[in-house]
Amino acid sequence: MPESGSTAVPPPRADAGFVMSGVSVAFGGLVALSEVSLEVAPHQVLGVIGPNGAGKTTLFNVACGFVRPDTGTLYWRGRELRGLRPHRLAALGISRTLQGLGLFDRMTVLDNVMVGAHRHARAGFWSALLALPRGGREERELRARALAVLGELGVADLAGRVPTGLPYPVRKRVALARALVADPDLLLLDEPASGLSAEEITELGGTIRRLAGRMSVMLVEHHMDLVMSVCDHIVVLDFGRLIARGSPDEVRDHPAVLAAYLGEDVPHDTAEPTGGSRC
Ligand SMILES: Nc1ncnc2c1ncn2[C@@H]1O[C@H](COP(=O)(O)OP(=O)(O)OP(=O)(O)O)[C@@H](O)[C@H]1O
Repeated sequence: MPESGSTAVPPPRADAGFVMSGVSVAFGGLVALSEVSLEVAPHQVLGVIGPNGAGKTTLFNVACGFVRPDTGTLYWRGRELRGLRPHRLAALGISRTLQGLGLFDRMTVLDNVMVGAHRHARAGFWSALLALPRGGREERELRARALAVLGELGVADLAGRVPTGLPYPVRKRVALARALVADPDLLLLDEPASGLSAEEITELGGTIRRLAGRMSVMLVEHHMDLVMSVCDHIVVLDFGRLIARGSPDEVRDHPAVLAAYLGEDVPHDTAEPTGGSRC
């Protein structure tokens, strides 16, 4: 059911997914997040939406360990995540994609993806990163897995190319492949639809739903049609507060959500061939 307000939740069960409880962040005097609590349940796609400046990116950065909350607790599978740092995510079975894709321009697409696999193969990570001589079964398995993920996303034929010069939507797929090759249990996606055409967004929606069969997904996204079509559950932020949560249908018609969005212009991005509504 939709509900307003946000209160800390008790420590979750061991079979829970990713939980943020009572998270607050202030930048100087500006409160970016205020007592926000949410859960990404196993195999659930959780959408995080809200008008510009609502706190979505800050929330994402807390989940990734880029921003340390002033108050609040993160849990993963019932265990508290203390002092989460981005480099610890992979070992925890958590992967993320960022708006700035962070691909290495001088490495091939395949090597970029292999770098993401260090949860499984630390040696592979370093050899890929440092371009050291390769060999061995582990390296071959890693390469095969990277190619398989690239294939799943329809870009295996570009494995030998470098990202520079590839179209942005293709580079986004490579960045997603890099997040997936570690076989995460939780995938954090920051605006995956930005810069994609309507057709590509539809395809992305299918990919996200397919991924939910084997992992949980937290989707921070502006693109309303995508959020409404792929999310099992949605939380809505406004001025750093969680103002509503529920199914897509519940959230769509929630008065507080309507008020939050009607309070600002809805930008229609004419520079990009995006389909549907943005917010
Ligand atoms: N590093 C920072 N220093 C100071 N203020 C910040 C910082 N990061 C975010 N803010 C402020 O915190 C608030 C929340 O910002 P945030 O980027 O999390 O919102 P958002 O929902 O992602 O917005 P948008 O949809 O426009 O990207 C905003 O008022 C923003 O200006």
